[in-house]
Amino acid sequence: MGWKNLFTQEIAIDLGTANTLIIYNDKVVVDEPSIVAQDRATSKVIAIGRQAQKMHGKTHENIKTIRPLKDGVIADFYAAEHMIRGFIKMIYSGSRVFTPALRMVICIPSGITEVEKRAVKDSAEHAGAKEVYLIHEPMAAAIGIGIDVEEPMGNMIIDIGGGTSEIAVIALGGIVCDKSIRVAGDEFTNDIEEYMRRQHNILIGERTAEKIKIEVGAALDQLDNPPEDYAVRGRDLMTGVPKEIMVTYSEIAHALDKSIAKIEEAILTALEMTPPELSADIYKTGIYLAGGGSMLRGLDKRISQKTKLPVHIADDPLRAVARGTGIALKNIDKFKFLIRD
Ligand SMILES: Nc1ncnc2c1ncn2[C@@H]1O[C@H](COP(=O)(O)OP(=O)(O)OP(=O)(O)O)[C@@H](O)[C@H]1O
Repeated sequence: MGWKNLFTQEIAIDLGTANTLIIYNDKVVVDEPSIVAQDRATSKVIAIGRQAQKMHGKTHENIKTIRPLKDGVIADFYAAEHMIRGFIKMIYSGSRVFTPALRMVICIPSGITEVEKRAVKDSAEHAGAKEVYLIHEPMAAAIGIGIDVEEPMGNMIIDIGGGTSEIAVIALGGIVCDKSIRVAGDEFTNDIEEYMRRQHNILIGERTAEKIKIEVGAALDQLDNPPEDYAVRGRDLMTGVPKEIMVTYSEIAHALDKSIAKIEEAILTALEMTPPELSADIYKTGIYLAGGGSMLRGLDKRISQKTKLPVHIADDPLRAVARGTGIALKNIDKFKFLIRD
């Protein structure tokens, strides 16, 4: 290990609305939900990540759980800073006497404003970063998928995360056109909560709704490999008593239909904005999907039916952006599209 490595360490952060991943020495060393538990009276952060998630929806009046990011951007600066600091500490887990200077690459949604960008940089700097580079999420996803982003070839990437769906056409190391909408996995979860309340008179929490989405969520009401019906437990709105009901994937497909239609609409808009030479490339290569939301059953097929284009889901879609951010970290000098200031 050289002196440079001893005093400066490089990490890549996929700071997401739902999950935060940190890559250090080419490995994912942190993969935790982006959530913080705070003492209401003292504002002290008492838990972060998985530990805080266990408390989510089950807290008493002295504790609150916060998701510091909303729609892909920092909504609570104090909580975000503590969360980043805590996750960075997990890398060293007490094995170091001093904290090294940190060089970080962090990904950001492509539709982010200057103020929102500043908030990410400031949080990282307060958490110990000396040098911060930002990369747009679809670019990171493309790199993580294994696409040569610097080639004179158009590729369409759709990153469906927790807070945002980012649709981008990438060529020659840049984003040629993009469309970012604040409809993604979290909105699907809300739709399910709302549907269960309206349709079945049952009140469920966010964690249960997310579980339903993962176990029986679907984008189409007819699937080739349908999941089994799922038992949902919650509170009966009429009687106030806990109850259990069975839900089918077709019902969930119905509940998610409107949100998925919004994503489809955004994809069509992005395709319309694409310059013709790049359209020709995309016709050949198809569309690449990444992000946890892309794991919804049948979503690739539904997008393919709508666009008449082949759709490919990234390997390990939840980690594609982090992988790409990690590769960007190793190419800081080469990748001109990283944002420095
Ligand atoms: N098997 C699955 N089926 C459907 N959705 C899933 C599945 N697994 C995870 N998700 C959803 O994926 C979303 C998280 O994805 P991801 O980690 O890519 O987002 P993020 O990077 O945190 O968010 P953003 O990019 O918007 O900031 C959550 O809404 C989660 O519920």
